[in-house]
Amino acid sequence: MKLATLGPAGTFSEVAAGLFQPEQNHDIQLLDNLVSCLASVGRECDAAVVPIENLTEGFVSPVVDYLVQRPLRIQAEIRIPVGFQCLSNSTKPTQIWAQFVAAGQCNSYLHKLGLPIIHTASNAASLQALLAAEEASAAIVPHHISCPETLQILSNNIADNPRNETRFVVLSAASEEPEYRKDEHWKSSLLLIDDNDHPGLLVDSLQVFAKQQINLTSIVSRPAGSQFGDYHFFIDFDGHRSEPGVASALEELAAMNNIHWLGSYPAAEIGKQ
Ligand SMILES: O=C(O)C(=O)C[C@]1(C(=O)O)C=C[C@@H](O)C=C1
Repeated sequence: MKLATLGPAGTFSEVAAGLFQPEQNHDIQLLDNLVSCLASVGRECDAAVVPIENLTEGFVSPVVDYLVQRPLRIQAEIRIPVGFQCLSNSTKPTQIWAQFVAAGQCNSYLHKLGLPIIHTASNAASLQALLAAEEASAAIVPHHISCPETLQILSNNIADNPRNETRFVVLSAASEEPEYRKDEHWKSSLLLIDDNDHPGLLVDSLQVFAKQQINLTSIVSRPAGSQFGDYHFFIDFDGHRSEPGVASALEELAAMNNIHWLGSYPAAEIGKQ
């Protein structure tokens, strides 16, 4: 299978992609940005492995927003620990490269450093920019990358949260879902599309889950972009769609709202698929 993920080599996304069905030796394609990874699904690639949520920074908005436009199917989730170091080509850098999500996970370090931040599309791109730099510069780089000889480590363990972790999803265009095994812990995800705003839209929908004793694991709103006050909701919950409580909840929800079904998949443990 051809798996698209965020490159260049060295990203956390590449680490996560390597943990998906490692015995099957998938062909991992490293692309320049998250939207290219998502857009390649069902075209040049069979699936994409993309970050969806970070323990401290929350949801990765370009991924959630893409799913509103094109509801791909979640086949699996992968959780990995995420740590950072600051590398530099000088003891007195004047600027720092940081990936846009990573910067939000190293806020207090960046604040103390007080340097102008140049955002990049990936952590490996930050390192590449530093390696090519002529001016005194620094970059936030994943902890698993060894410091190249021409650089020095300015600081280690710079993430705000020492237990920092990111959750990735494997997305495909296929409608099949992983085979249901009763004794596993399953999760499911859907998008509630706000195209019929009315009082009680959210509370009525949440009550459907409560009535069936379904535990929600996350709920995040994204602006619909039409007018202030219109939001889509990305909802994760425990359970598989073939379980009777989940099946009735989905039926009831679909009768009330426009739902994009995103799939049922085994809940991940950290560092394993
Ligand atoms: O740049 C990388 O290394 C990535 O894989 C992307 C990404 C993300 O966008 O969330 C993945 C994990 C970390 O949360 C920081 C960056």
